Amino acid sequence: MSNLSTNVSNQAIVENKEFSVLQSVKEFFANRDIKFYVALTGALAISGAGLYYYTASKSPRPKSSKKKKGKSQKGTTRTNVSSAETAQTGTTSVLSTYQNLTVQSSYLAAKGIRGKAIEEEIQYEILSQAEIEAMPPEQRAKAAQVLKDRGNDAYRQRNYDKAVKLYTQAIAFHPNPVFYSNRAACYFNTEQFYKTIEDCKKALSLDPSYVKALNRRAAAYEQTNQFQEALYDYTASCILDNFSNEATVASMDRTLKTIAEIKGRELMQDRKKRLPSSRFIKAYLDSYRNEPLQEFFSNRDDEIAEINGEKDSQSGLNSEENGDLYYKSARQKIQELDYSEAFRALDKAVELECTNMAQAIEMRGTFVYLEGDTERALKDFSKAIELKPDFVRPYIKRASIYMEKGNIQETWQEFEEAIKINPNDPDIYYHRQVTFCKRYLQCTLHFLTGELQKATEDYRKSIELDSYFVFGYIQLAIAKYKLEPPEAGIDTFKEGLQKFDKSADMHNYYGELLLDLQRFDEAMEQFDKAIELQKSNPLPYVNKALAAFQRQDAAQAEELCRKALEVDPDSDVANPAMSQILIQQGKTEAALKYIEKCVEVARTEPELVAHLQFAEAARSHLNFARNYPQFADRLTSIRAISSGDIQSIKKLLEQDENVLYSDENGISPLHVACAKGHSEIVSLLLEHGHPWNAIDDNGKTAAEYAKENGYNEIYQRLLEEGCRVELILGLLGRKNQEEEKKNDGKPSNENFLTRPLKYSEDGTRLLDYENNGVMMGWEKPLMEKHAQIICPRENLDILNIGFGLGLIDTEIQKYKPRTHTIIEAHPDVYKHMIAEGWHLKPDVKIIFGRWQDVLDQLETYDGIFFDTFGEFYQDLREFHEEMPNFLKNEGIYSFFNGLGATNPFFHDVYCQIVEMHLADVGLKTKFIEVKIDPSDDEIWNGVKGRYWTLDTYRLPICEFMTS
Ligand SMILES: C[S@@+](CC[C@H](N)C(=O)[O-])C[C@H]1O[C@@H](n2cnc3c(N)ncnc32)[C@H](O)[C@@H]1O
Repeated sequence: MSNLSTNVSNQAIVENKEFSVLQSVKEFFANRDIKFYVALTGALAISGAGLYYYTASKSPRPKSSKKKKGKSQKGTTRTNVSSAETAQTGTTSVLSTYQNLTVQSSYLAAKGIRGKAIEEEIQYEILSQAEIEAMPPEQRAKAAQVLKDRGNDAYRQRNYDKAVKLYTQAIAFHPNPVFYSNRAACYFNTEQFYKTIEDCKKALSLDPSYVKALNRRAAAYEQTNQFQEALYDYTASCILDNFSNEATVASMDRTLKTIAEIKGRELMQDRKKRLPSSRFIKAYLDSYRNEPLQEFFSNRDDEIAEINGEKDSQSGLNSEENGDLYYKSARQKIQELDYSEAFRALDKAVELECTNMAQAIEMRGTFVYLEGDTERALKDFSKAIELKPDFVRPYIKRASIYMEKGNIQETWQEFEEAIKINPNDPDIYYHRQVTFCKRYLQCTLHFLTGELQKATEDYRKSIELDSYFVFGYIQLAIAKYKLEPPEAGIDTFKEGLQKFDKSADMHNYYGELLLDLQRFDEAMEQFDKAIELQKSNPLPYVNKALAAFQRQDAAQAEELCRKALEVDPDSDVANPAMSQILIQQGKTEAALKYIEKCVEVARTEPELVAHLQFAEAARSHLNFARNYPQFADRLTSIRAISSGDIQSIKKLLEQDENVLYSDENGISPLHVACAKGHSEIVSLLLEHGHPWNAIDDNGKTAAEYAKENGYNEIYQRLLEEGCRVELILGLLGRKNQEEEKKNDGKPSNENFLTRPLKYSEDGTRLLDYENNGVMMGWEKPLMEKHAQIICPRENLDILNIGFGLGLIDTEIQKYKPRTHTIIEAHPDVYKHMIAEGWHLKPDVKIIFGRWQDVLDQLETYDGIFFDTFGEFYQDLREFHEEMPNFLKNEGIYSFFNGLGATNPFFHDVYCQIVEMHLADVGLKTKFIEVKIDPSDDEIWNGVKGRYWTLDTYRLPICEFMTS
């Protein structure tokens, strides 16, 4: 729940968080998910695609320090001391000790006792500093490693003193961040926090991105109440570790809250209470029906002027009259939106007493409440009720305060009381539902399920009782939009607009609904109308800004926020929006200025704490960027790609081509750019050699993300790139293959052809020696289609290459061919054909052998089908170069199109490539799409790997271009 709205619960629309775009800005601040905060300030990009965050995985990540250190020394072989080294030391004892060690380990080694066993025997602990220094570096490192391992053993046995000694000795041999960090762990466990910090500092001076040391130091800082330092360390650790350690993320969250709470408390103590922005107050006051100004007085403008001119002068007026005048002046100031003055006048009116004491106190209580002092406000509302028990409004206001306190029972009672007094007061129904709606939004759905439904009823009632209450319509429209199909909300807005065409609020919130539906142009129209009607309202500007930002126009978004801030510099919506927009562009420093403004204008402690948390998160990011510039670059790149900031990416690429990395989920910058539709960035990345065909851990290509999100141009661009690269590689591959052939002349599927095959008993499967599916029954409908294509009529000459299960051949037979030639290379398949009597069929001619070797036995055909197994695209291409010699002028050729069939994009690329290659030999290709669904696990049971994962088969039909 947004803290901002919790504290001004009655403000109708701003409350309606789920709906409001603005609310999303507020939620952004109120959101306690600090991981999100910090990631956002650092690197995270908000996107709908679910791909946001990638940091270095291509290069050694900081984590690897863990693996690198210590263990790498284990394999070091023993080096004999050179005579030069011994001579330099000049101390015999060193030499002798060291020689002893050497002899000792050589002896053990000679006995076949290696590794740890040897190392454990050696008494490194007994060496003096001078002796240590005399040792050759590798030997020292090895000794250090042994000592560290012993230290680890002691640590595991919780013998921390012994462990500290061993780590200290290890450090003496060879300082290493792990040793310091391990010793720090011992100090931490014995509550020597300052020593822990010192050791971690040493560890980090040797390896600044050593996550364990950062965490340890952070924990020690926390223990010694150095929260700011702890936060910086936890933040760095989280970013370096890609937020993978939940415990650290939780620690960062906790520290951030602690700091914000401490600071918030301090600030609140010194802070003078202040009213929210005038816009905010107006929205709040407007959510109650206006009372006529001249409730009790005739117009006495001259006297009011006097009071306004000489504010503290009491002379010449009796106290009651003065009180009345102040009260009236307050009403006027409210009309003029001069709320501070109105508040002051109300205070005076209450102090001097006036005829309308109940109203004056109630109104003063309202300002007290708006300042954030709910306890004092409650007192004023209660006093107003005491003075005028049939006064409905203070009941409603008291109810909303009770709701803020979570006291549902009392809240409900207050509304009930109000209804008893005046069942026809529309304010009651309206605010009751705003209040309970809020509660509903605060709670999990099952708690107050149905409240929203009740809300619509109350809004309706509120409108019935006062059909000129604009917020009633707005809220009703919103409730309908949430509960019913979107059109219901739209219709209510349209209906409301007929009545309230001049209401800026109506246009603004209707615009928000349209924006929520992504109907940008219509939304913009409504926002413009709202601005035209009420230039002093920052909300439509901010809405326009958010819409512009959604459409990647950050500059316009910033400009619009600036306008909103001109209108209301303290705006509790424009300031957060501006900071969010800046942060998402990586302008954290600039954003901080606006976050600080939010801190400055926050009126209540929870609100303040929420802003402070965000400010602290931003600061800790800036701190990280300063301390880890190399990582900061990467973070910038993430943000830049996500937000489409091409200039920053260009700059980064100029500095370092390898600055853009895939994350640990395999999501590459290209994936992100495609998902977000940044076509220029896609081109830039491709130009810089980013692989077009990278797949993430879900097996998805960047192009698929582009397609899913409707960026068809980008998809085409990648398709072209894929074809271009594959054609080049194809040429290169071909050359290599030719070279290879010259050398050994072996077929590409030699393994397959020389090893046994298995036919399933029911004849629906043919598997190779590794259980790869050579041919499977689910392909039958496809083979039927292929047969139909290559046999347009009876009595034709047909050629099929690759018998497999004989599915297509069985089908071809049905078209009564004049001749039916089958080439088959595998002996097992050939045997199977004979066993099945294919050689006895009068029109059938079997040619046993590889197609490559039997071309001279072929004639010309009306229909040709090609479907072999275990060959490469180069083989298919070679066949395509030969095939036109055997296809009659009017003939039709087709082939099994399993090219790239494990990924839709690769499939597309290969379909294009094959089409081009066929065109090279004078054939035009048409693909017809056939729906297939071999997704049933049963189909693939016992088969190694699914060779088909697509839902559509693109069946190729090739004919001579001239035909
Ligand atoms: C996928 S199956 C064909 C399935 C067939 N279309 C059907 O309807 O059952 C591939 C067949 O091609 C054969 N084959 C593989 N390489 C060959 C080659 N170079 N020449 C001829 N046949 C080959 C295999 O032995 C296998 O029988």
